[in-house]
Amino acid sequence: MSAPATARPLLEVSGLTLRFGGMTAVDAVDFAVAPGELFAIIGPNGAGKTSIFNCLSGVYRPQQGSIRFDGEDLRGRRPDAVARLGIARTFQNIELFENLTVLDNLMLGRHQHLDYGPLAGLVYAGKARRAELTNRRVVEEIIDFLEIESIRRSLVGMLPYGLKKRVELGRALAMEPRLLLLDEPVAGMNLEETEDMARFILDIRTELGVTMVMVEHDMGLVMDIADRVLVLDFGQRIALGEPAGVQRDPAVIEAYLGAPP
Ligand SMILES: Nc1ncnc2c1ncn2[C@@H]1O[C@H](COP(=O)(O)OP(=O)(O)OP(=O)(O)O)[C@@H](O)[C@H]1O
Repeated sequence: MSAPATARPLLEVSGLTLRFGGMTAVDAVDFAVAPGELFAIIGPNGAGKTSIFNCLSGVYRPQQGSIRFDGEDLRGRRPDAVARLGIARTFQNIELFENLTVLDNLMLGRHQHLDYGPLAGLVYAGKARRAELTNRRVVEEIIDFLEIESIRRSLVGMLPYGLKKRVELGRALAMEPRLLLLDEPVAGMNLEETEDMARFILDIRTELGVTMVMVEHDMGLVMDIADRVLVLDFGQRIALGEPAGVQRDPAVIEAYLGAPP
């Protein structure tokens, strides 16, 4: 189900350009994501997908263009400031604390919500305690939602890959984001793990109402679950639309299969 076209976009990217020396990784790219939408970015290797994610999350500073999130300009904001605005992300290579439990990793995901420092926490013990209880409640809801009760006390380093990816998703959800950036959420997963992850992504949208932008190479997954797809090639937008139309687009076919002989 597509989000209504009339809704004001939650994310608006226009003329986004990122260069590394003389190489243009992202070339004047425009797109907008509506509230509640599940938006995918695809393209061959080196097309600029991760570079766009890094611009959105404040890791890279684009030379040109604008990124607006709920009307706020994201340019020049550092990753922690972007996160505080309500944008969470998962990574291609899982970034969790392997020597901590699942529960502790999720609690660390709540740190964006702490509104007191460690010293203030001593002085305002009541406030700190209330915040801790809220954090705990949110984390318990996420554990329940992602069906990971049985591993809550397990060390992340001991978990199979598919479950680690699920815990990483949980860590991002612990921030209660308004926008979730998923960087290759099913990379390296087997079929069963991919199906589980697809179900959780769809549930995040319908049950939690979180808007998502997903970079993914698994074309079957993208075509199955995305509302709209942006296709990049050599940093440029070559198509944007609903999965069925994008799949038939000659420019997209050519980008993936190479120019016809
Ligand atoms: N830090 C960097 N320094 C120099 N060039 C970079 C840097 N990061 C990315 N690039 C280049 O920018 C282009 C786009 O890379 P990017 O990683 O965004 O592509 P991608 O679509 O995510 O690729 P993949 O599917 O392989 O992850 C590539 O040519 C890449 O080599």
